[in-house]
Parts: sequence; C-alpha cells; structure tokens
Amino acid sequence: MKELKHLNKYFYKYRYRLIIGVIITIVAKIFALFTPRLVGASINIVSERLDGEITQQVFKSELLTYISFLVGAAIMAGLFTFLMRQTIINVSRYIEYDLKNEIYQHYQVLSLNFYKSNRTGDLMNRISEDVSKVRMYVGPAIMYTINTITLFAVALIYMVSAAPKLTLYTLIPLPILSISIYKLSRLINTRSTIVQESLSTLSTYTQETFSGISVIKSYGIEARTNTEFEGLCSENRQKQIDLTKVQALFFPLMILLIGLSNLIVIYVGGIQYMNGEIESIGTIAEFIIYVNMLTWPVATVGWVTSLVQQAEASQKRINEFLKTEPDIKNVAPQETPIIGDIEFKNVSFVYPDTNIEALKDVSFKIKSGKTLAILGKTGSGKSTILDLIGRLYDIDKGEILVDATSISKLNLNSLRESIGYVPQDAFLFSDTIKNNIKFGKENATDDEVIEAAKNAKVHKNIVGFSKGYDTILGERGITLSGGQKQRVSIARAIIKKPDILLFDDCLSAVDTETEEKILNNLEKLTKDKTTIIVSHRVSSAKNADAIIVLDDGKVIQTGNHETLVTTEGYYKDLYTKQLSEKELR
Ligand SMILES: Nc1ncnc2c1ncn2[C@@H]1O[C@H](COP(=O)(O)OP(=O)(O)OP(=O)(O)O)[C@@H](O)[C@H]1O
Repeated sequence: MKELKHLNKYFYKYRYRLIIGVIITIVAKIFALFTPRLVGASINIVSERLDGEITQQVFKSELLTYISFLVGAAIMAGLFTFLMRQTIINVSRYIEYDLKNEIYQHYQVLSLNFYKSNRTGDLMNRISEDVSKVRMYVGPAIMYTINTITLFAVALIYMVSAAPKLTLYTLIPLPILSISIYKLSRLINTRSTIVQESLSTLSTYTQETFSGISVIKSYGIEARTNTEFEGLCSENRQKQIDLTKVQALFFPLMILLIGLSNLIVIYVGGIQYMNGEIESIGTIAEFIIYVNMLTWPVATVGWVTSLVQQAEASQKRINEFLKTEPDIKNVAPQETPIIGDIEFKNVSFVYPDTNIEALKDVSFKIKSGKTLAILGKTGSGKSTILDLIGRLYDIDKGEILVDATSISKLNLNSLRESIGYVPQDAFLFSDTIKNNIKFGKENATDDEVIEAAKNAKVHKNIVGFSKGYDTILGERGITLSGGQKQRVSIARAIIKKPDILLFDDCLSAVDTETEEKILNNLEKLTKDKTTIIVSHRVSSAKNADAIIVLDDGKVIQTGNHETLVTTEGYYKDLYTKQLSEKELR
C-alpha cells in the first residue's frame, strides 16, 4: 500500500464527497438488510395462520404491512445504492482525471532524454491503462469494501441474534469462496496482462503498416504483411481463449458455493427447527436470503484484494515517472529579456544515451541581427548545435552564452520563447493548415497567418486547395508534399517573430528557385534577428554574414562566402560541385 499513499492528497481533496458516499453506502445496506427480516416475519405469519394461531383478518393486515415494508425497503435500498455509485464512483472518476492531468503535466516538463529512454507505448500505458487500474482501487475497491463491512456487521448482528449456531454453519463456506475468488482473480489478471501485451503488439504492428503503407505497396509485400498479421492474430486468439477459460470459472464457482451454503442452511436449519432449537420456520427463509446477500460481498473480498494489488503495481509504475526529475532545470524564475547574441565557447557535447561525441571544442560567435550558416557532412553535428541553443540538452564542456550570459542561467521559458525553430523533419499536426501555422502564435490574426505563409512562399499552394487555410492535414500532414510541409513549418516559425530563428536544413525539399525566393523574404524579415541556417547547399549559405563548416563535430572552416570560395577546402569543393550541377540543369 506504500505506493498508493500518493493518492491520499486526492482522497483529502474529495473528503466530503467520500464521507457522504460512505454514509450513503451504509444506509443502502441497512435498507437492503430489512428484506430478510421482513421475509422471515412474513413466512412466520403464514405459518401461524396455518396453525390457526391468528385470525384471517389479522393475517391479512399483518402480511400487507410486511409486504408494504418490503417494497419500501427495496425502493430505499435501490435509491441509496444509486446514490452510492453517484458519489463514490464519481469521486474515482474525478481522481482519475486529476491523476491523468498530473502525469501529463509532468511528462511535459521532462527533458528529451526521458522520451528517448522510454518507449512511447510505455508512456501512453502509464497514463491510460495504469491510471484505470488505480481508479479501480479508488472506486470499486473502496465501495465494495465498505459494502462488505457494513453488510457483514449488520447481517451478523441479525443472524447471531436469530440463530447463533446456524450462523456459524452458514458462514463456513464463505472463506473458501473468498480465497478461491482471490486465486481465480489473480489468474484472470495474469492472463489479461498477457492478452493486453499481445493486443498492444498487434496494434503497434497495424499502426506501423498503415503509416508505412506506401513502402509496403511499392515493395509489393502485402502478402508478407498479411501472413505476419495473421500470425499475430492467431497468437492473440489463443491468449484470449486461455483468458476466457478462467473467466468462465468465475460464476460457476460462485453458484456452486452459494448452493453449498443454501444446502447447509436448509439441512442444519431444518434439523434445528425439528429439534426446537429454532423457534420459527421463517428464520430458515431469512438465512437463505442472508447467504445469498453475503455471497457476492464475500466474493468481492478476493476480487478487491487482487484489485488493490494491481493498483499498487500500477501506481508504482506511475510514481516512477512522477519522481523523475527533468534533466534541464530552470534556475532563473524571473523572465529574462533576450536580445539574441549567441556565443559557443569551446563547447563539447556527448549524447548521453549513445555516447556519441557530437561536438568537439566548438567555438563561434554571432551578433544579434546577423545570420550564421552552418554547413558540413551528414552527422557532423549541425542539428546538435541548434538543439543546444534551445537547451534541449545541457552541455558537458565549454559554455553557451546568449546575450553574454550562460544559457543555463537564463529563464528557460524566456529562452525558448525567443526562439523560432524549424526542424529538419517538419512535423504538422492533424489540424487545419491555419492552426498549424498559428501554433507559433496562438492569437495570430488571419492576416498574420497569410503574411507568414506568403513569406514562406506557400500561400499560393494553400489557396489552391479547395478549403484553403481550413484544409485539414491528415496524420503527419500527409496531404502536403515534402516541400509544402517544410514551408508551412517555416511560416509557423516566422509568424512568431522571434529574436532567434533556427532553420535546420528546412529547404532541402524545396527547389532552388523557391529556395532563393524564401531566402530573399527571410533576409528582409530577419534583419534585426539572429538567424542560423543549417544546410547542405551553398545557395542557402552564401548570403550569410558568417559561415562555419563542421566535420565530425569539429569546426574545420570559418569565414564568409567570399573568403571561403577562395580557400581550398570543403566549402570551395561544395560550391564548385553545386555550381556545375546547376549548370547541368
Ligand atoms: N538525439 C540523439 N541521440 C543520440 N545521438 C544523436 C542524436 N542526434 C544526433 N545524434 C548523433 O550525433 C551526431 C551528430 O548528429 P547531428 O544530427 O547533429 O548531425 P547533422 O550534422 O545535423 O546531420 P544531418 O546533416 O544528417 O542532419 C551523429 O553521429 C548522430 O548519430
């Protein structure tokens, strides 16, 4: 129960509703327990009339009274049972909602490293499956426990006062029932987990094949994927059948044990009645109802125990993540205004998960309002520089300064808000184009959206769609071409009018003519902003105020277009190669 202590703050938050729920549960059970007594009394009246002890008139009026009470008690029990669910189960839903939000908000502050070391499926499971299991503890488990305790307490008082010896005999099979249900529930849970795992493998496989459907079709491997899917499906079917087998035992086991208890009541009760140990025949009827009323709560003791165990395990998994501290800490609570001077001083960086040394002793400086281009072979560390400016990772050696202050000392929000970042793989949400652009500035007007799209040279494409800016993009924006996606992504960054703009090879899928037009627009827009353009093309770099060339994490060339085209090295070679390619076209 150690892990479940985390929920105490929520129990406290909803304490009044919970207390009312507990009172309602107790009242509901007290009303429910009137039934056996009233049935017993009604049968006694019948017996007394048969023995001629009371007149027909007394018999009629008493029976009618009992029946009215029976109906009244049933209605009240029903009403309070309804209210019981409305309070306790509702509280469990409130807590489920709070817990989900708590986990989600915590996920948001965790660093990229956390996301790399944990699988997406695992993150999703903890916020959905695990929270649902915890809810079962908060709601049903607590409700059934109060239910069982109240029923037992009240019923036992009634039963012992009516027939103590018979009570003892009646209760004998109940612990057996409870233990068997507990064992069965554990078996059901183990098998359900296996089924869940197989379902998640199946859905991951299906999702991947749908996302990569164009690759599957172009390679003509539909038949192979069909066979693999069938294999996974048949595995899943077998696991489901195994689960159904144990689930199917649940009710027969209960019926068997209820039957056994009924037999004991009739047999022992009958003998006791004949021996005169029990005064009235109605007591036997009363006990039969008690047995039936107590069976389900007793069964739930086993079930609830396994629910609590599962909830404990789930909460443990949730707590593991909630206790994870973000690697990147904000040490400056005050907002820091950013101008945009950037300096790297002997920066080295090793990716913690792969141990790849992506940057080695990198130094460069860029003044606010200037443009820096970074070129270099693939894997040379260009994107890493951009990630480090946004403090997605903290560095091991050296210093990164923004406005002459180490970025680790700047307010993290201010730093990130001052950056407009266009990633290498443009990620668009399944939403309208307009909202995808507005993502950069939530309160942007339509005119601002259009202006940003015009500057990113994508406006004409957008108005070409029948729904224009309201065109919904499919999953990952599949209705747009690669170049269109990149340009929408650029519009999203420039609408924000940030002080620092980072473009990560984001014109690679755009033809050189459009690239030139976009760069011209950007030149105007970024006049007073710090701009870093990562590219493989000289055309994107040639107008930059400064250019650095990276190779294997090291800066191997620094200068501007004019100086670098006249110096032997990577830049000049690239320039010559790309110039001849252009001439060939
Ligand atoms: N998130 C990451 N985790 C671990 N290693 C990484 C990560 N990102 C990049 N690397 C490694 O760091 C090195 C530099 O990668 P980076 O993405 O900065 O290169 P790049 O110059 O931008 O390459 P490209 O031109 O192909 O985009 C590579 O060896 C890469 O494998």
